[in-house]
Amino acid sequence: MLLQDKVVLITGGSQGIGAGAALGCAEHGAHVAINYHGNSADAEKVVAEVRKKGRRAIAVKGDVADASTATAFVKAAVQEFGKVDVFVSNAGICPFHSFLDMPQETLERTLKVNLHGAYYMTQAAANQMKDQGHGGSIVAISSISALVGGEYQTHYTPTKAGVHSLMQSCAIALGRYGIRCNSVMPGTIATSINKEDLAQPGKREYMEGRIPLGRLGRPDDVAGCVVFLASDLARYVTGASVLVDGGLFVNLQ
Ligand SMILES: NC(=O)C1=CN([C@@H]2O[C@H](COP(=O)(O)OP(=O)(O)OC[C@H]3O[C@@H](n4cnc5c(N)ncnc54)[C@H](OP(=O)(O)O)[C@@H]3O)[C@@H](O)[C@H]2O)C=CC1
Ligand SMILES: C[C@H](O)[C@@H]1OC(=O)[C@H](O)[C@@H]1O
Repeated sequence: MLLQDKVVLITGGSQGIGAGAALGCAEHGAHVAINYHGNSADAEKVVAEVRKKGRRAIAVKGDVADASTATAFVKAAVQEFGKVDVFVSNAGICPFHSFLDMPQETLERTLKVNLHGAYYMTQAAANQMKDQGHGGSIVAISSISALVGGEYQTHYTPTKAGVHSLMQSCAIALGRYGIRCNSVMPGTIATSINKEDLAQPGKREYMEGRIPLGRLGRPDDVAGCVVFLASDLARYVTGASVLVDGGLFVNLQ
């Protein structure tokens, strides 16, 4: 048990990587608060699964693009559990679109959810950890896309580079409080964010062929790394990033 009785907050915890992280943390003994945007049914399923593991859980609805969601989420978690030990900034969107005709509203919404949302949430969680006075761990779900481009992701990849950079700067700003900040960079993980993209003829097979481990990732592949960075095993790790991509990044030819 790497997170026994720790309180873990996760944005975008109703499905995909966030849900995987919630279950992974619960399996290691944590109580979990998840934020989600609109999918109450799936959020409640995650809460039920965590409770089945004998851990406590709550789900709090809110749009991370709105700064007030961050303080409300942290407040709700503290009311329920009394503290925040770990914060996982995960909520994100990737509406695939070509560059030359990118709608302004798609660009702005992606920046607001992925980058502003991560900023507000990290700030709210960090203030709570600082006030508690016993440190903490912040893990942001960045992406392999922080390091490489995507033709239909020109609005998205800068947000993932931004989230990675946010963790590096926060590692410096928060180190004096014993708060560690790291990012996880998943490769292609099969979730609803890329269901349509991977359904294009040949796309899934092409991606699988590029991955040395021979398969797309699953949310629980990412959860293991989140648990490690959240835990005391990573007590001297801050400002770091870990690729969880089956080897995709290093596979040039
Ligand atoms: N899948 C992949 O290949 C990769 C994903 N990532 C990153 O992982 C993160 C999670 O993605 P993934 O699990 O794949 O995506 P999913 O679409 O499966 O899940 C997205 C989650 O984010 C929530 N969410 C979306 N918008 C908001 C918002 N405005 N406010 C609050 N919550 C929101 C959703 O809530 P609801 O269900 O209520 O809509 C859902 O819980 C993202 O940051 C993504 O960039 C990084 C690398 C690879
Ligand atoms: C949504 C994409 O399939 C996924 O998102 C990322 O961040 C990865 O780089 C993949 O492109």
